[in-house]
Amino acid sequence: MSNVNSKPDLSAAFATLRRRFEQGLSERSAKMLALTAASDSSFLPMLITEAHKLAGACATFGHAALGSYARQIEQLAKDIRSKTDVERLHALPGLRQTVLEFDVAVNLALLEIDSSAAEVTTQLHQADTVWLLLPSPQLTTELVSQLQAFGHHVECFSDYASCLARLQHTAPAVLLAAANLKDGASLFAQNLLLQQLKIQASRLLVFSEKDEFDLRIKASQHRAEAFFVSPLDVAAMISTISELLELSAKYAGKVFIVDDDKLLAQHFALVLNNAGITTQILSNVRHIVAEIMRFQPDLLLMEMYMPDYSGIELAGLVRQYQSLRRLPIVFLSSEINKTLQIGAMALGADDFISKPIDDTQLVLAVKARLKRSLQLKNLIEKDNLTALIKHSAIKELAELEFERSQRYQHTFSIVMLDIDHFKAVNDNYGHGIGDMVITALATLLRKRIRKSDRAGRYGGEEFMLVLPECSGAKARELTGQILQAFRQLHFTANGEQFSCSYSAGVVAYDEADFSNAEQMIAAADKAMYKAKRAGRNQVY
Ligand SMILES: Nc1nc2c(ncn2[C@@H]2O[C@H](COP(=O)(O)OP(=O)(O)OP(=O)(O)O)[C@@H](O)[C@H]2O)c(=O)[nH]1
Repeated sequence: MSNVNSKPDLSAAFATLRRRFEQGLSERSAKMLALTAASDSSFLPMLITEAHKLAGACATFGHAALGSYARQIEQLAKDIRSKTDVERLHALPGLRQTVLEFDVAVNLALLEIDSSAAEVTTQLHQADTVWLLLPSPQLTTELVSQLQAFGHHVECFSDYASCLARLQHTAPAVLLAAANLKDGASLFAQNLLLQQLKIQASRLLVFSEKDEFDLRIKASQHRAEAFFVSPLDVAAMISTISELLELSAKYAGKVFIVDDDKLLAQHFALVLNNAGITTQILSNVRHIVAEIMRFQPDLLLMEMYMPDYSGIELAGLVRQYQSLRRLPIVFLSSEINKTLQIGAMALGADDFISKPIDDTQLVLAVKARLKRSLQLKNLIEKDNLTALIKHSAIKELAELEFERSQRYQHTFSIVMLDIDHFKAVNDNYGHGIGDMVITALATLLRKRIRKSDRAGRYGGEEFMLVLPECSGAKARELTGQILQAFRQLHFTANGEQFSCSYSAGVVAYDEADFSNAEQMIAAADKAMYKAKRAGRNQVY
C-alpha cells in the first residue's frame, strides 16, 4: 500500500530528468548533423521527425531558445521537402549550416550548464588530490614519486571498479585514467564513473597507448582536459596537473565594468561579486586606460551605447595600448542586428551579451567567457614545462609595472635568478631530471610569492620575478629566503641525492634613474652575474 503522507520530492525528480535529457542532447544534435552530411535529400523525413521531437523536449526541459532553433530546422526541412529535386539540392547546404549552428548552440549551452554545475559542487572534491588509474605499475610508481615531490596527495587504482567504489566516499581534484586497461576494459564504457566525476567537478585527464581519433573524440565528449599518448611526457603531464590544480583553486577572474548607468553597473558588479568574480566599475572615462592598467582585469564588460563616447570608440582607444591588446572586450547590448555586431567585432569587440539578461544568465554568460579567456591566456602566456609566464609575457608585465610605478610613484622590484651549475645536473643525471629541477623551482617560486607578484621563465634555467610595491631590500630578503628553501629540496637520481642553488640579482625602481623596464631588467641581469662571479648561491 502506498503511503499517502509521504510526498515525493518532485523538484529533485524533475532535476534528474532534466539532467538526463541534457546528457543526451549533444549526441542527438550530432546525429542530426551527421544526417545532413548525405549528398541526397533522403534524410529529410528522419531529420524532420528528430527536430520535431527535440523542439518539444527542449521547451519542456527549460531550453526555450534551443527549442525554437529546433523548430526552425523542422520548418526549413519541411519547406525543402516540398521543393523540386533541383531546388532541393541548392537548399541543402543552407539546411546543413542551420543544423551546424544548432549543434554549436547546444554545446555552448551544455558548457554553461557544466560550469554552473561545477560552481555548485567544487567543494566536493579534495583539493590537491590526484588519482592515477594506469595499466603500468612502473609508470604509476614514477608518477607517484614526482607528484609527491610537488606536494600533491596521490592515490592509485588498478581497475575502474575500485575507483568507482572510492568515488562513493571522496573525489580527486584530478583523475589521470587510462583509456583502456590490459583486461580490455574501456574507460568510456564506465558511465557511472564518468558521471560521478562530473558531479564532483573532478578534472579528467586521459592516457592512451594509442593515438586514435575515436578515443580522442570520446575524451572530448567527456570533457577531458588533456589527452596524453604513450610514451608519457611526464613533465608536460605534471605541468598540466599543477595548472589544473591552480585553476580549481578558485580564481574566478576579474571583470572591469564600463556603463554610464551607474546603478546598472553597480547591480552587475554585485551579481558578479556574488559569484566570486572580482569587479571594478569605471569611475572616470578620461582615466579608463589608467584604471584598467591598475586593476588588470581578465575581461572588459562594456555597454555598447553610451551618450558621450560609444563602447566601440572606447574599445578602439583601449586597443591602442600594446599591453591591453589581448584584453577580451565583451559588449552588453540590446543590439540584435547581427551586421552591426559583426562591424563592432571588426573594431575590437570579442563578443556580445544581449540585454535584457537576468542575473543567473549574466553570471553564466560572463563565466563562460572568462573561462575561455583564462584558458586562452594560459595557452599564450604560460610556459609548457613550468606553467610560469613565458619570456615575452613576463617582459610585458614588467613594462606594465614600470608604467604604473611612473604614474603612481610607487616602487617595484625585478629579480633575475639563474640555477647554478645547471649544465652539470643535465650531464650527470640526464635532461629529464634537469627538467624536474626547473619545475621544482618554478613551483617553489609560485608558492612563495604574493598573489599580486608575477614569476616568469625568462630562459632555460633563468627566471624573472616582478614584485609590485616591493622595495629592493624586501625583494632581496624574499629572494634569499626562497634560495634557502630551494637548497633544502632534495632530488634523487641514479640512486644519489643532490640539491641545487641559484644566484640572483635584484633591482628596484627607485634605486636608479631608470627610463624603462628594459633598463631595469638589464641591471638585474648584471647584478645576477655579479652574484655568479662572487661564488654563486647568493643574492645581489
Ligand atoms: N633540462 C633542461 N636543461 C635546460 C633547459 N634549458 C636550458 N637547459 C640547459 O641549461 C644549461 C645551462 O648551462 P650554462 O649556461 O652553461 O650554465 P650553468 O651550468 O648553469 O652554470 P652557471 O649559470 O654559470 O652557474 C645548458 O646545458 C642548457 O642546455 C631545459 O628546459 N631543460
